[in-house]
Amino acid sequence: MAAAARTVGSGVVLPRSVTFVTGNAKKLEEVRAILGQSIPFQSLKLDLPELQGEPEDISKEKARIAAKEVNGPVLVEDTCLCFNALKGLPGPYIKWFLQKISHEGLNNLLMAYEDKTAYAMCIFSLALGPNTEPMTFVGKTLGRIVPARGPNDFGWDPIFQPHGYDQTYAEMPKEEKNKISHRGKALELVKLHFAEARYTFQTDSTTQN
Ligand SMILES: O=c1[nH]c(=O)c2ncn([C@@H]3O[C@H](COP(=O)(O)OP(=O)(O)OP(=O)(O)O)[C@@H](O)[C@H]3O)c2[nH]1
Ligand SMILES: [Mg+2]
Repeated sequence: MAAAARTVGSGVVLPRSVTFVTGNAKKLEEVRAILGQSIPFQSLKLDLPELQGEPEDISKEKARIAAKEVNGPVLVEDTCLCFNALKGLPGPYIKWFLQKISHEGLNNLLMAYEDKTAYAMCIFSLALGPNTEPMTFVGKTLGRIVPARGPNDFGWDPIFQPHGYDQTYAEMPKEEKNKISHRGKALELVKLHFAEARYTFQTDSTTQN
């Protein structure tokens, strides 16, 4: 079945609601909490292949692949943790650094530098269909890298302390993190876009979010 976005009058009609594609259950949990009922979406658990390169290109390419898989409108995101002393690395490769050297190793990477500042960045990409160029929405939160504190249930949350806070992301109540997080900020822009674009959906499929 064709899955192209089309324009009717002044609005864009999408063949169905947007599918948020991720292999990461914790991301999905936060996206659900932040979006609430503001944007109708369903989710699909898929570990998409990822390019090497600049964060925005990685995120956009994930969206292109996801839109082909789903054959419809998709939302994906790619998350980076960037150390200023390392000129933005590990950046999009944080997943592999975390898996291999964990929290202590990430702290040790900065041992030779006085500058422990870092930023968390989320780039959402929205592709309206398999043949549409993705749009991107970027959220950044500044902070610094500290020895791990707090529950260890999501990635590098225990070693990231946002500027202006005494707590790491992991120590904060979830709602507090979502209010100031890289993901929360990027999703505010996604929400704004949906509010302005006023998409309508051809089939009002039941949302699974
Ligand atoms: O402490 C954290 N707080 C966060 O807010 C957060 N967001 C993402 N991550 C982790 O950073 C890497 C990103 O890689 P990533 O964007 O490729 O994600 P992923 O491969 O897990 O999922 P996806 O690509 O299927 O969506 C992965 O290790 C994620 O677990 C976070 N860790
Ligand atoms: Mg990934």
